[in-house]
Amino acid sequence: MADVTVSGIRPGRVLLVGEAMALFGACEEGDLSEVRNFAASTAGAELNVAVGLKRLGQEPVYMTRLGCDPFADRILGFMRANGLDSSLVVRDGSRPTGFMLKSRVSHGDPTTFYRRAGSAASAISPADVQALDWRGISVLHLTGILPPLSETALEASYALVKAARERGVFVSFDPNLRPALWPDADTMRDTLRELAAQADLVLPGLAEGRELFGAETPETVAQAFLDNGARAVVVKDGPRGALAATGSGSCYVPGFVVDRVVDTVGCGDGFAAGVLSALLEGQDLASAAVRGCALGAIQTQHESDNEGLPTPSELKAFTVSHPRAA
Ligand SMILES: O=C(O)C(=O)C[C@H](O)[C@H](O)CO
Repeated sequence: MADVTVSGIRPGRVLLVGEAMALFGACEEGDLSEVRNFAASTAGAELNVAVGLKRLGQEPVYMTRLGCDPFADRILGFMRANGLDSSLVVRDGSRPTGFMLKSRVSHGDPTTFYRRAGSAASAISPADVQALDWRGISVLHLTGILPPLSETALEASYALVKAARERGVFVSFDPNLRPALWPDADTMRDTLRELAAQADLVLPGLAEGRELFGAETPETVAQAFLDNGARAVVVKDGPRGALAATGSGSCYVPGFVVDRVVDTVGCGDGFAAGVLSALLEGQDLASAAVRGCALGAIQTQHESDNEGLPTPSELKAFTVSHPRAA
């Protein structure tokens, strides 16, 4: 097997900063404007990754800003229920907590609608980064959702990467494209390419590679991110699997076969939690990619963005009972 070892990741805690939202998932299929019943839960890419890490035995550090409203109380209750420390959650009574709607579909990706402009999380700023205590943190996991939330959130994203690199903290980056949050496609592409260039590890999907670099295959997407400056890349290739690549080689790992996909939202976050937890346990990048595929596949079996994320025994039960893609 090609050498796909990633160096520079020390044991320690993963820092995540981002927006948590109330999520209303449609209970029946149909246009969001016509659905009558919604089930409430909690969303947010960085929070999803934090939950995934926690369930697998890691101690993530999660920072966000919430309003003083029932959505915020729901999110805090969810964090408590999942054993996540909320001491870095700042309450801001002058701004609302964001929320989103998600449609129910029997195939393809659900439609999402966001109400998050001017939210408490959009006020995340470099001052929040300055206030962070980096002791014990060995990984920063950043997504492409924080930067477009506001000017201050964009500055905070750059400040996070800078602070991490100055401290020798491993930087993991998931492009997580949210075109609706950006002023235009060029700004989105330029900013995300710049942030990805500073990452030790990038976790793009195939479509994100196409959007950011015009690359079409897992191999060309991985090469584009490596040429752009990343030290390692794991390209998510949907149910087929993932390609783990560094400057010294690459390895394609097949995904897990599931009977029926229920909901694709949150799979990428599960994937990130799988990869990072495995790397923190000392596994190589290819084995970490296999765990990423497993968590991604498990997430497709659940409507919630994070409730299906497995404990170690649930993960083991899944991997031994599901065949791998050909
Ligand atoms: O944070 C967002 O933009 C969301 O869409 C919330 C979701 O839980 C998350 O992103 C899924 O990856």
